[in-house]
Amino acid sequence: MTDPVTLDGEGQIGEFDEKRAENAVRELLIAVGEDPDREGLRETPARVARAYREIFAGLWQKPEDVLTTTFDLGHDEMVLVKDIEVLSSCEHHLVPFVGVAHVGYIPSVEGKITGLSKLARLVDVYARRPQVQERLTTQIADSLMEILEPRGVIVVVECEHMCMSMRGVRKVGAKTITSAVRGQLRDPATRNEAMSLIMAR
Ligand SMILES: Nc1nc2c(ncn2[C@@H]2O[C@H](COP(=O)(O)OP(=O)(O)OP(=O)(O)O)[C@@H](O)[C@H]2O)c(=O)[nH]1
Ligand SMILES: [Zn+2]
Repeated sequence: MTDPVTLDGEGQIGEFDEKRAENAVRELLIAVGEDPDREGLRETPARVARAYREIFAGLWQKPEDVLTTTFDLGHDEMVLVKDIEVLSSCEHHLVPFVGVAHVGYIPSVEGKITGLSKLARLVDVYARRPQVQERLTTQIADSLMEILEPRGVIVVVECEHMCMSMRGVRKVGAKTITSAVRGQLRDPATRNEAMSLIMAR
């Protein structure tokens, strides 16, 4: 297990306490009027605890753990990976929000680039935490800027929030789109080029 990650000055995250998570799920089942000792539910608290260890695994990862492979290819044009699956959890309701992320950057003058899969891994580092979509989007952009030192970054995230469909306002299909744009990608022409590539189906 790696060291706990500090999240935006919100403090140290403690070690994942599987027993505590298990007890909490058992309590929740009792609170909703279920019998956690009936046969079908007997293993559920332990299963849910293991599931949350996986769902929130990003709390134990840092972006530099995944943006490991960098090459100096001298490529100084835009690199864009579209439609990266996002499976995250709304920090307000602890239900999923799901969709896609599009991540693009213009490499540094030296042409420092990373492996394409690493961009998808980076999305997972931040998605696998209790999140809001805006923070997910800016964390991906800011960590790329910091580690690859590119000339520009664009991140667009499109998600459906289960807290808006399975409960509450109950609007199935509403999509939230967030973006974070840094450096040269803020220039209107470059930004438009990136956006037209992102929107093209
Ligand atoms: N900005 C933002 N809001 C989010 C995100 N995920 C969930 N929310 C919103 O967080 C808000 C929480 O509002 P509250 O009024 O405290 O909670 P609530 O009573 O459950 O709200 P309703 O969902 O309207 O029933 C809701 O409006 C959610 O839609 C997100 O990623 N970004
Ligand atoms: Zn929510």
